[in-house]
Amino acid sequence: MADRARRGRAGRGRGGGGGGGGGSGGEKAEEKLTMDTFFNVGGGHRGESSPRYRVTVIGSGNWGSVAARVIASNTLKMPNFHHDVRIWVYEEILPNGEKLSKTINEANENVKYLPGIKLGKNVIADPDLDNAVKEANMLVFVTPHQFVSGICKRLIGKIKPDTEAISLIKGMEVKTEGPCMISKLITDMLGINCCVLMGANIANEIAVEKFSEATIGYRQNKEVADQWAKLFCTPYFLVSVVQDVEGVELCGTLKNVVAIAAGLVDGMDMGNNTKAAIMRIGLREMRALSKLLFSSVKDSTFFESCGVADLITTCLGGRNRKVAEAFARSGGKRSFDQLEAEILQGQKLQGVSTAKEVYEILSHRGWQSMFPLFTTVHEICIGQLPPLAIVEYSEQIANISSVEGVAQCC
Ligand SMILES: NC(=O)c1ccc[n+]([C@@H]2O[C@H](COP(=O)([O-])OP(=O)(O)OC[C@H]3O[C@@H](n4cnc5c(N)ncnc54)[C@H](O)[C@@H]3O)[C@@H](O)[C@H]2O)c1
Ligand SMILES: O=P(O)(O)OC[C@H](O)CO
Repeated sequence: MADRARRGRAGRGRGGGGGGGGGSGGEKAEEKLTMDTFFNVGGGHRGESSPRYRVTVIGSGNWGSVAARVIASNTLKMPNFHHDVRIWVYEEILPNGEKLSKTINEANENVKYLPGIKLGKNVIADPDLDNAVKEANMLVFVTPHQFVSGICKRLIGKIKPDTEAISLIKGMEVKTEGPCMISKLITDMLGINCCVLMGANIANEIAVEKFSEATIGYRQNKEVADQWAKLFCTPYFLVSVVQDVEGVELCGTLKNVVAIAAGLVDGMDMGNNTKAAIMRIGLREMRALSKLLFSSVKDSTFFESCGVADLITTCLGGRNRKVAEAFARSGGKRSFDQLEAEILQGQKLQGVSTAKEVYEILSHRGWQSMFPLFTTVHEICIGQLPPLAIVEYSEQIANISSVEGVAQCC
């Protein structure tokens, strides 16, 4: 089961508690943070008086902006952290001719991706990626997944050697050798350890401090994961840690495909029972595929915030659901690209490209018939099947997704 970091209502406390486990003989990159860290009231690391840790958030979309706001509210209270949190901005010119980064710094608000919310005076927008990371030793990656590889290429040789990373990105890449989760891509390209944070986290709700939970997945070093949890935890945002980095990341990634299916059902006014059936079937396929890809994935992870809770919130209120609903209402005549641009105004969908990536994995391994929901979503997205296929195929989908079906594979 997950360990909940000591924070929030139940003892938002000091002391590097938690500890134990992990680490010995683990990956080199995971040895970097020690327990004399975040809540060290006495000051800096090993008796130093100046703060040791400096956080940069890479990505300033909807969730990136909220994540920076949450972190910045905490660095102000942590003596061994630099108060300022830099956020790398993919520069854009706003309709008034101003640069987005300049406006964020002047208004203390991301007027394009998170309008109406003050980020905190200690959030500093920086359009220069090299400059944004050069002093940082804690990097939070939170861009749409399709841009990560390009960003990492630009970061090679630019980051400090003792850097720790965490990815909030829901997505994966598919390489010739198979799927590559984003945290692995970051580790491989930059040689740094990377945890993940996923959960039922619709950014706009966390921005107004409505209660939410999240799950951090780590590979070996629990101390590092606990420290990340403390950096993110607030009374309205509770974070648990689990030793299942792939499980957590696959939950966050695959639920976006199920969200597309849920949106299609909404767009055809199929009702709540159908949507619940799609969510059940989707959860089963998420679990089955995750366990086929990584035998280490734990069943218990699917009961954390990153699992069933994220699936529910995404299928009720997410952007993937919303755009898929519009797609179905258009009878499949308008493309996802068109609808994404029109409805999301610059924000990005992850579900359509993830469905394609999942399809590539399934077709490469001959697994399509074992994952009819994932397969059907992709075929609808590319116009090969009509939106109605999501329910026309439901009998087949439900049968194969029963206990006797797909679950047999794991
Ligand atoms: N928004 C949410 O509620 C939410 C919640 C949890 C997780 N996530 C995940 O967080 C990740 C980031 O999503 P988001 O909501 O912060 O972003 P977003 O969809 O709101 O915004 C898109 C971002 O991409 C940037 N961008 C556009 N073109 C780019 C390019 N060529 N190179 C680099 N950046 C470019 C834009 O400037 C903008 O910052 C995604 O993986 C998403 O699934 C989002
Ligand atoms: O709006 P979506 O569909 O990208 O989902 C947002 C988050 O992932 C929900 O946790």
